[in-house]
Amino acid sequence: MNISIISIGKLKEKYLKQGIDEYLKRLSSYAKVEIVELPDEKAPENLSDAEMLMVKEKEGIRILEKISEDTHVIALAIEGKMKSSEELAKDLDRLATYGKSKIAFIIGGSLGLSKDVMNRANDTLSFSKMTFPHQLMRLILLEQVYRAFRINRNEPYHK
Ligand SMILES: C[S@@+](CC[C@H](N)C(=O)[O-])C[C@H]1O[C@@H](n2cnc3c(N)ncnc32)[C@H](O)[C@@H]1O
Repeated sequence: MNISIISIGKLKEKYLKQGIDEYLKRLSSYAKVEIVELPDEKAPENLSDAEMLMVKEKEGIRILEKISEDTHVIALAIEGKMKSSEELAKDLDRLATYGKSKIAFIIGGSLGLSKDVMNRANDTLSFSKMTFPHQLMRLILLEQVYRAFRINRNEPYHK
């Protein structure tokens, strides 16, 4: 399985980078996982609604350019679907069974994801009603993808 984590904005925090590298290493036994980091648009506090929309649209174009037609897209969004770890594991297992070998998880920038990206998504995923910074979201997502593979292989993992 080829998994892309497409993310707007740079990963700056060293402690998160270390955690992400650790999960990428652990995941390498189960899947080919790549991080696609895309530049964000400047989004100062005082943007109008139209300007905010423009920021999301510009970032959205960058995201969509990185997704091939045969990719199953899962958009991370606060208002997306909440799932248990076992449900996410089942989703990944089902996708593999149906020959969907390319999966992209999308993490938005500070203003979230554009309508076009949400429309392209085959599924959505919410990690709660709380807002997480995009850098931390990467680490949490990788841990859950790793957990999903462990669950699917009946391998032990921390409950
Ligand atoms: C700082 S958040 C953006 C917050 C923005 N105000 C919004 O409502 O989307 C950056 C990105 O992290 C991801 N994210 C943050 N919290 C999340 C959550 N609880 N569930 C799923 N994704 C989340 C989303 O992809 C979001 O676009």
